[in-house]
Amino acid sequence: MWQDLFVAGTDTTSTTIEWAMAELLQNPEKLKKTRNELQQVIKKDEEPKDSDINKLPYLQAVVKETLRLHPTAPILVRQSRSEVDLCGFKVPKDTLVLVNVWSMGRDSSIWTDPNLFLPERFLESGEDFIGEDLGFIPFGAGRRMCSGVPFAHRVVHTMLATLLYHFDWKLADGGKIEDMDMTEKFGTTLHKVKPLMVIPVKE
Ligand code: HEM
Repeated sequence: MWQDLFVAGTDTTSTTIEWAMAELLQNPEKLKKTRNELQQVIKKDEEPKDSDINKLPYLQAVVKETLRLHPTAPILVRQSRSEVDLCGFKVPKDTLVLVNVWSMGRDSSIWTDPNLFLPERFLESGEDFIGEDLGFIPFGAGRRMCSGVPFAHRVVHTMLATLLYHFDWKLADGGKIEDMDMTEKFGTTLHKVKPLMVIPVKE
């Protein structure tokens, strides 16, 4: 069981942090907004703590927007236990059903400007990833939904807050942000084809 938790919890969490950093670097005004919020909420000489997360709505919106565009588990797998009628389609018993969470996140019938990184959309809608808003299920939904959500929530937000509160960031190869390669590699986990290589800049 510990091995299962380790496998399910490490790659997903680190990949989400990597995508969030990549999106913020590509969108400098969103990065600035996230850092400003952190600087207002976190007291000088203190480290971001999980009890601060509730006071950081913009950071929470950044994480949601990252998971919408780059859900680390892009495809969910289910098997029908009986024959069902799904939106007019007959699904026979024992059919393997693949739920494409990635394409749901980019569906223009659900999201305005689906390919843009706009954390603000979540400030307005208040949508959450707890499996109730079925257009946005990066942690799955139903009884097999991710059981690590509370832990993932703490780790992703506090890690990002720590990285962004203390430092500004620049690309390690000195390249231009506009030329950053954001290509996704599909697999059990949705990785960046080119891992993000960045250098912290202390202000
Ligand atoms: C950002 C981080 C994470 C994401 C995006 C994520 C996403 C997911 C998804 C999509 C599923 C499948 C849900 C379904 O089929 O409906 C899942 C399952 C699972 N996750 Fe996570 N996860 C994350 C972090 C974690 C962490 C930190 C842990 C544990 C410490 C964890 C433990 C599990 C376990 C045990 C399952 C299997 C649940 C079951 O089959 O009943 N996950 N996760």
